[in-house]
Amino acid sequence: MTTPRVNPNKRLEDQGITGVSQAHYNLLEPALIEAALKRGEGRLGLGGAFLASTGTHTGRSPKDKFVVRSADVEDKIWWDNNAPMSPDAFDCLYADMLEHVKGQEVFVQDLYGGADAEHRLDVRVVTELAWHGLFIRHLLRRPEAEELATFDPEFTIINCPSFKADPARHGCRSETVIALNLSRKLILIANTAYAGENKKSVFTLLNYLLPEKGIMPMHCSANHGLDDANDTAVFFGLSGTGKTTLSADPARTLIGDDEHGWSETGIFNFEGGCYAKTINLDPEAEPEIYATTSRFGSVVENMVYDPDTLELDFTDDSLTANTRVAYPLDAISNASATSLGGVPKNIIMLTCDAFGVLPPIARLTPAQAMYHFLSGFTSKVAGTEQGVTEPQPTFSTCFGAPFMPRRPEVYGKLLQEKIAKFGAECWLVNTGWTGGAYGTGSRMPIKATRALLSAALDGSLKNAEFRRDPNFGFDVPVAVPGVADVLLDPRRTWADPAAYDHQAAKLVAMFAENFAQYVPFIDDEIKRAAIG
Ligand SMILES: Nc1ncnc2c1ncn2[C@@H]1O[C@H](COP(=O)(O)OP(=O)(O)O)[C@@H](O)[C@H]1O
Ligand SMILES: C=C(OP(=O)(O)O)C(=O)O
Ligand SMILES: [Mn+2]
Repeated sequence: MTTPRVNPNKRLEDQGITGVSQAHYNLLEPALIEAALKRGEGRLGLGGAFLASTGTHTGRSPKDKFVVRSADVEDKIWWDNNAPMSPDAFDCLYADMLEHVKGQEVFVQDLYGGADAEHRLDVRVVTELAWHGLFIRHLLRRPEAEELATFDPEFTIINCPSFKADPARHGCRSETVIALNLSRKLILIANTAYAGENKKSVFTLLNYLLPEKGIMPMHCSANHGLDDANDTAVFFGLSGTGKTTLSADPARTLIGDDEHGWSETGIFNFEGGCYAKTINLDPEAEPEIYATTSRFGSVVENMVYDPDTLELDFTDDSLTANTRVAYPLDAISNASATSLGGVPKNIIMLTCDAFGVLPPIARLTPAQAMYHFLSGFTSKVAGTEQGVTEPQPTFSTCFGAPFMPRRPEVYGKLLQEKIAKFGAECWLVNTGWTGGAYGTGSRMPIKATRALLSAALDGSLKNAEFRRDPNFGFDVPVAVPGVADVLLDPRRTWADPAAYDHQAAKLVAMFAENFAQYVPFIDDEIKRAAIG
């Protein structure tokens, strides 16, 4: 006899979700693909990848994300950054969504977030789309088959792209809604089929839950030295800064590309898969990510393809610049089997500076690292958020403000304590523009960024000669093997150095203006590291 693939006491009706025509519990990849094809959700691509398009929503909808303002979370949430929803409005939304799924087929995946068994969070993801079930099966982590019979989800996510919310009735902003109810342990997602909402809502949840356990949740990718899990590096960065690209380094073991926790013993991936951008993906520079786009079960999202040959067009951004592929970590040959790493030896803070002002790498003191972590300066790139069509400068605290339910100081203090205790080296890496701002200059060559990172991670960069940057106060190497010297000094890459100085002064003023909000919460050392 085979063991049941769902806990017989935790069927949907036990959770109050009744009347669906069929609930498919924990289908495996082939069955999810079969179902998705039968339902006309997309096409089977080359190599057995699933090709999906999401219609209007091809990126996250941060403005439509809400946290339910109930008494028990009132003091814990950073309300300036998280739009509140009343418990009554949420209850109404929940009731209406449950009514909506009556008579429908739904797909249920029981999964968890957190590779560290001690800190894992069991979640049930109920989706209207079979391919969303496939996506989240890749992105989260899978319990052993025999664990399913006793699986007891702590949180439940219900995702219905065909449900349209009503702002008047549901207290939201548009027909699209992502509502987190931390007291009822429910997340509701409606009127968007962008798959990234599923994974980023679990991330938001972990960002809420883990600080109380002394764990630092991080919007970062991570890798470690081949055969050396103690040589761990983490790469913080908002969307588009290079977390996924730069962590996939053939010379290192990949731990994960987006979300990790830092406990007393080391770091752990929250996820079990990756979600890579495919726009202009270069098969020579990124052979492994490229190969996943024609791999059985991969989810290819919003890529344009030839309807006859199914050949993918990597250059076509007509649906969105945010074209993606989702795959499990084991699709990458040098991925870690455990998704664990030691405490970080190097902390890289990635920024994509579209002003072309910041140097491609700078060494940060712990106080400067805190300053940049709280500031979170970068440019949003086209596509990952609805409505962003060209680089847009932003200060996204903790390099992930849209996913941070608590106040920045909470994460800042955790990181500060961990850096002080374990003594990581910190670096700021600009993967954005060089030779001028966006429009004039060009994006930093990936080769140069990789060479700089290799030098930082193998320790050789420590021996380089450094100059103190007059605008930002951090130390910048003067020469690094494999990188043209001129690149290391952005002022020299601009045709007009005076224009550089002008833009740098403007950026310094932006940093200072933004940082004022954190001054009441920080110690003197960080105040001294402040810019401007
Ligand atoms: N110097 C660079 N470093 C990293 N990525 C770069 C660089 N130049 C261009 N890119 C491009 O920028 C994008 C970075 O995206 P990605 O790695 O998915 O970031 P994230 O995972 O942080 O969202 C990729 O499309 C990559 O090809
Ligand atoms: C999935 C996302 O993450 P990233 O772009 O950081 O890879 C996203 O922001 O929608
Ligand atoms: Mn990524």
